Amino acid sequence: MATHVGIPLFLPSISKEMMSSSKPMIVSVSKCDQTQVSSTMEGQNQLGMKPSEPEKYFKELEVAVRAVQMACLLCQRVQDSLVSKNNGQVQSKDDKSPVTIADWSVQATISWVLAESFGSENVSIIAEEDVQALSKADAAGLLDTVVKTVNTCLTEAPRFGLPGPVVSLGTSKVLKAISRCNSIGGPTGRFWVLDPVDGTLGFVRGDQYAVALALIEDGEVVLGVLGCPNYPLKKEWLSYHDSYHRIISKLTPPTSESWERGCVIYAKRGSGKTWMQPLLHGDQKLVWPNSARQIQVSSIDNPALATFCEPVEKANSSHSFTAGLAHSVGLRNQPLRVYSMVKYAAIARGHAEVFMKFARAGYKEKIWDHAAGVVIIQEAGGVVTDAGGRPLDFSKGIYLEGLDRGVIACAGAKLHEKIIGAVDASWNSSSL
Ligand SMILES: Nc1ncnc2c1ncn2[C@@H]1O[C@H](COP(=O)(O)OS(=O)(=O)O)[C@@H](OP(=O)(O)O)[C@H]1O
Ligand SMILES: [Mg+2]
Ligand SMILES: [Mg+2]
Ligand SMILES: [Mg+2]
Repeated sequence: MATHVGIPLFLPSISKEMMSSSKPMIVSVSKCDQTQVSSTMEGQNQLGMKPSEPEKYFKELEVAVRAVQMACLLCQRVQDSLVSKNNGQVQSKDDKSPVTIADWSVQATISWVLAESFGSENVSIIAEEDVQALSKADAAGLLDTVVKTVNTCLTEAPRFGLPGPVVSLGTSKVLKAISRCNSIGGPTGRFWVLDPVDGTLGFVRGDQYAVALALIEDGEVVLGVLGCPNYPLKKEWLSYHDSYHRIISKLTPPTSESWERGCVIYAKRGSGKTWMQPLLHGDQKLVWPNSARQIQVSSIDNPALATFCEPVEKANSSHSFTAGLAHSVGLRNQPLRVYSMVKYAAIARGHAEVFMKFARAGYKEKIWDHAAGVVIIQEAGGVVTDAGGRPLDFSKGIYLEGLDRGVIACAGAKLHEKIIGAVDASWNSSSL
């Protein structure tokens, strides 16, 4: 496993000129920096590409990683205030699922940063939230809080090497940034996919959640960035629920280093590498060089030693069906139930070996719940398919159309084959 400390990959700040260019950005580094790049990284940079190669998606990945880093900070502040002050800023959507000021604020912030960085005419985004609830007559207070949260976050843009607004964004700009994320996706062209807060239930419960951003081109996920602000220092802590916040503050010594909590994981399709960065803490500045290290899936292929993860909520995935599968393939460990795409992160980091999700019949999985996680696991050496063994299809709009029964992600092909076989053997007798 490689550890990259002090590798100059991204510019300390990106000029607007560079950002608005549609050509790949050629990064110039100092002579000293170049020496470091080649000696420390064996001729490859942090994106898994040779420094001299024209790096496709380099600029997109740089902006995406910075934006997700910044969004994680926004989320941490809102979660702290939700959990400690219990100030009731949780709304319920039509499908009864929760939504908070963090969901809208992250969507507005990332949408604004992408538009500012690449030019709004060049940016298509599919994202989970819309402005319906915020536009209601009785939602003025809520909208006001979202606008304030977005502006507080964007004030810190320079810290993350991102462009910030010259003057604070007004209400209409914030609403516009949210509502412009209305791309319909499809098989051709390029669009971003954003789940501003994945695992909102975990978020409001003070537990795990993720900020997930992916880039899709011609139906394929080409970049994935996953911010996991509560990813714990020790993998065992992933299984703590019930006031995770309280527990982590007791367990984490105040002197811990920056890897103590939270990470941003990212990968570029075809690079064969997945990377993890620490989150910024305190007043730290995201200045490259920064420390990022390569992560890989676990090498465990014996089901008896493997751990499988699945959604916390029974309503989101059948716990009884996965318990039967686990039994039949010989998975002996207790399931690791974790909110959000942190499950994908756990597989990519080698902290669990299997992820299974079998939603109730009729539920259609949305692309934003999977896109970033899929490429991150694949590039870390893992396998992700539907239960029929086919790749997830991101080319059919906002849903994973044609998904066969469920999603199965594994650290390796051997475990994957066993689970696919077990699904076939037990599906007909299941009530799904
Ligand atoms: N009924 C049902 N069935 C299946 N999936 C559903 C269902 N309802 C919601 N969702 C989507 O699940 C996302 C959260 O998935 P998780 O794996 O984190 O589930 S859980 O919260 O741990 O139970 C969650 O993402 P967020 O809305 O971003 O939190 C939803 O998109
Ligand atoms: Mg989600
Ligand atoms: Mg969400
Ligand atoms: Mg939601």
